[in-house]
Amino acid sequence: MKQQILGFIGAGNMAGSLIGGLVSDGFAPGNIWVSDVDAAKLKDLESRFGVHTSQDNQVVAGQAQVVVLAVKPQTLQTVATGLAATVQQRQPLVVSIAAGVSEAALERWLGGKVALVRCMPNTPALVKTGATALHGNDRITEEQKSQAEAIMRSVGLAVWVEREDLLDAVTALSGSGPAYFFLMMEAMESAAIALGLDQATARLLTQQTGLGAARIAIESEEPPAELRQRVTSPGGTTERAIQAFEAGGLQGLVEQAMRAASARAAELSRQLGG
Ligand SMILES: NC(=O)C1=CN([C@@H]2O[C@H](COP(=O)(O)OP(=O)(O)OC[C@H]3O[C@@H](n4cnc5c(N)ncnc54)[C@H](O)[C@@H]3O)[C@@H](O)[C@H]2O)C=CC1
Ligand SMILES: O=C(O)[C@@H]1CCC=N1
Repeated sequence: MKQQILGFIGAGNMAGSLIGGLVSDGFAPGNIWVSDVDAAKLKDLESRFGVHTSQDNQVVAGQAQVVVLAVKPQTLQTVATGLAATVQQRQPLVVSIAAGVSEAALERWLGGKVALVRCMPNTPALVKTGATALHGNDRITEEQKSQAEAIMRSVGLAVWVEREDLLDAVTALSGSGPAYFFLMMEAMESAAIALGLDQATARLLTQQTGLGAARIAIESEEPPAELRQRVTSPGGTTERAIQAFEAGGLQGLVEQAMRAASARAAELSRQLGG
């Protein structure tokens, strides 16, 4: 993998995070090529990581063994159809990180048979704590599977799902999930201010509590329900708060929200080419 040429089409936030992760994992920047229509984005990645750049997508796709499609979903059809001839001729592994664009649409746009991995990453990839789910079509080899996984693992956790449609559930969970935690943090911070704390203190304590809870959950063998019980002294303060959450139907509300997100992911896939 480390000897191969890796090409990124699109030099935005996610591409920058993935390249940063790969370079800090020891992937040679000289083996990374990036294209974008925006020269400033390319200059930035060139100066931060020492990668090669071009404003021509063909230059990148024309030499990479692995091509990562990192443009916005709405731009992907134009970009992919523009690369079809090169991809059909060279048959690289194509990795798409675009939300809501199906493997069928990608294959169609790329002119037919292609080894393809579709991923759903999330924004914590920016700080190397991303969570990505991957799904590959039946044309990928074991080596290509490892290559795609290594790219996504360079910025966090990477797991495979067995069916492509499960990426809609993943989108509702880890793709959109950071926003749910931020919403909870917003609500906790506001409530703390209402209880008399100043904003800076409320924010700091909220942030550290989120970090601490996430670390315990990751490092412990116990399920979240058990960890919650440990905070909840009988007849104490947490119990009262949990009773209020339950009375407000928090669990049902979370399920409703995630079903809505998953349905929207499926709808977007249909709108973006089926
Ligand atoms: N940001 C997020 O939370 C997540 C993003 N993704 C996916 O990652 C992909 C990239 O997202 P971001 O990096 O956030 O977007 P971004 O907007 O930062 O980057 C996209 C880049 O594509 C470039 N571009 C536009 N047209 C182009 C063309 N014809 N040829 C080459 N480059 C072109 C733009 O100049 C821009 O630099 C999207 O498909 C998105 O669905 C997936 C999960 C989470
Ligand atoms: O909100 C969205 O549609 C995208 C997909 C997952 C995170 N952001």
